[in-house]
Amino acid sequence: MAKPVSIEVWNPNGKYRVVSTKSMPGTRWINLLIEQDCRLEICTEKKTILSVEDIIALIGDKCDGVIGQLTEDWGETLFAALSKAGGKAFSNMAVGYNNVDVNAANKYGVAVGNTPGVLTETTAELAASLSLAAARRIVEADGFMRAGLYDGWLPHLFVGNLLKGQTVGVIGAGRIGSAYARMMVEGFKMNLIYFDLYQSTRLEKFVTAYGQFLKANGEQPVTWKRASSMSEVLQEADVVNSFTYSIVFIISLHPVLDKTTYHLINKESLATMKKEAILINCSRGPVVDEVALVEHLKQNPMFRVGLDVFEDEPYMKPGLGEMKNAIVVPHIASASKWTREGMATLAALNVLGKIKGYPVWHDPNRVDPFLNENAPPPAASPSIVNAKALGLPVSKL
Ligand SMILES: NC(=O)C1=CN([C@@H]2O[C@H](COP(=O)(O)OP(=O)(O)OC[C@H]3O[C@@H](n4cnc5c(N)ncnc54)[C@H](O)[C@@H]3O)[C@@H](O)[C@H]2O)C=CC1
Ligand SMILES: O=C(O)C(=O)CO
Repeated sequence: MAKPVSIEVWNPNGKYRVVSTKSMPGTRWINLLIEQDCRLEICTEKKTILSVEDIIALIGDKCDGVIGQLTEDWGETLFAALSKAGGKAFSNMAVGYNNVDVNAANKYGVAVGNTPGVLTETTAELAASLSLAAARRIVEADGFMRAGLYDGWLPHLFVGNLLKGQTVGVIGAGRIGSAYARMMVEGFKMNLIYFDLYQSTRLEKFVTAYGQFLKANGEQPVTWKRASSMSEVLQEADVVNSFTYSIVFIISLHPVLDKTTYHLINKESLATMKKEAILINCSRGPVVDEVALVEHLKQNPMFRVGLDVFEDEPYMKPGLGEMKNAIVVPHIASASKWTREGMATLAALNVLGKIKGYPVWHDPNRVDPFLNENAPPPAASPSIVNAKALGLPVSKL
């Protein structure tokens, strides 16, 4: 028998039993569930990552839906347990769902939700923060200051790189990659090269229009290029810009994690990058071969990385934590109050929508109506990734 897991209960007499494996920010998500006759049980266990056994204990004998986290292994075992308990809905509180075996969910007829859109700008802003911190060596300089080593201004002290007029490379120009690209192009007047399986026409139009605006104002226009492969992006590092004395080349990773992007950045691809390049990863840790990265950082002290995600979270590969040319933060890219509360709302509404038999929202890229606190949300599940596979109806709104 599984060990019982501690919980907090809201609306004990609610008709539908919904479990959240973690407490989540805000109260709107709680209110939306209890107003719709749900009994909500929130896991209050102290440990950060729940095991499959813990979640099975939470699901129990009767459970209509679960809101879970990206740290959990949602595979065959959990979907079988949820289905046995009568559950028809699961939502990750995350846009990425590489921790979810969608085929297993399909097999048990369980709808799988995620939380797109609400975290796009917040995540892109963290990628931009890491880009600046790496280019200007902010973390190193902060450590130097706190260690009492600063004894006066010096011409060579923490000289970093100017971004203006340089090139930013984006791998995966979806929602977040495109938002990041726009920030770097508009904010710092960087040129753009991107690689994605699909053309990002909106992004291209944006950079073209901004380039025309700069030109009309007598400034150097920004440019864009769609690369035909990732290696074309990495090798663009060889382009020397005559405007500035230093060369910086930032590559930011924003693809989904799947078979095609696992270890996309590895020993071979790192070797093709410029020795002074900056690599940013706010996607998923396994997109980068972290062992190869540590070796590359050791061999190339001017190569810098900004990492929000790690291959074996919560751990770092040996040596990474000691590298001065690495900035590491604990998977906080979506951590703004508005975004985290919005993610909780979308996750709760994904589960509620399925329980109530609502259709699936027609456009997961436009979930704003669900986030308006002054109006009731639409009667739909905001984003169900396996809606098509399960043949779920789509909202006509
Ligand atoms: N660090 C963090 O806290 C966060 C991380 N993420 C990660 O970011 C990812 C992207 O999120 P969104 O932009 O909302 O998703 P999205 O689906 O809008 O964008 C992903 C893009 O990756 C592209 N892609 C897929 N395979 C590729 C390949 N082999 N090479 C190049 N591009 C490829 C897709 O065509 C798509 O345009 C999520 O799946 C998640 O893993 C998302 C939010 C926060
Ligand atoms: O949403 C995601 O995919 C995250 O990584 C956390 O925001």
